[in-house]
Amino acid sequence: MAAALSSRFLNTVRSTRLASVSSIYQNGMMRYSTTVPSDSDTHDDFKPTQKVPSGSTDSLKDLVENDVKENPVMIYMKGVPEAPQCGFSSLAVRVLQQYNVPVGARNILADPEIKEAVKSFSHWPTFPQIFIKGEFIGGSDIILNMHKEGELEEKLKDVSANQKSQ
Ligand SMILES: N[C@@H](CCC(=O)N[C@@H](CS)C(=O)NCC(=O)O)C(=O)O
Ligand code: FES
Repeated sequence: MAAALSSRFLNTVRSTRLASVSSIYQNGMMRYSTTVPSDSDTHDDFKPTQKVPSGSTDSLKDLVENDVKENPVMIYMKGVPEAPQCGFSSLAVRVLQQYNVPVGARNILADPEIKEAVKSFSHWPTFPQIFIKGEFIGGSDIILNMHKEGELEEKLKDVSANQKSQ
């Protein structure tokens, strides 16, 4: 089931290195940029999100399980990394931008069924939701706090900059 799901659905996951650390620090400010022109791995991922077909609760749970297994960093958010549709999602993306790691993302506004599946998977009621190496981390408050405390750097240190998210 998981294998079938991955071929059927995973093209809806966007994966991108959100921005290079150097460009952020050179400019002395957080910059939102998802353009990675030289990265052929991510090129196709910027296609418009496809509608996830209706599925049973079980198959959508498998989908989420597969997402978080395949993507070392996975965010379920409102909007997409290059155009968040909520300040909380935007904040979480900007935090993740500080690390040169690939990030898989799904726009839960585009897929209400996925939204419900994610909530029941994590037992967390709000978005964004971030998973690292399969572990549910939390939302924007938690990720920002972990960033400030140095915990995020620790968690992400073995996530290679060149690792593919899918
Ligand atoms: N303090 C929260 C902020 C997230 C939040 O409150 N999200 C709300 C507004 S975007 C939400 O997802 N509500 C449920 C919904 O919109 O379905 C966090 O740390 O992530
Ligand atoms: S959509 Fe209104 S606070 Fe997130």
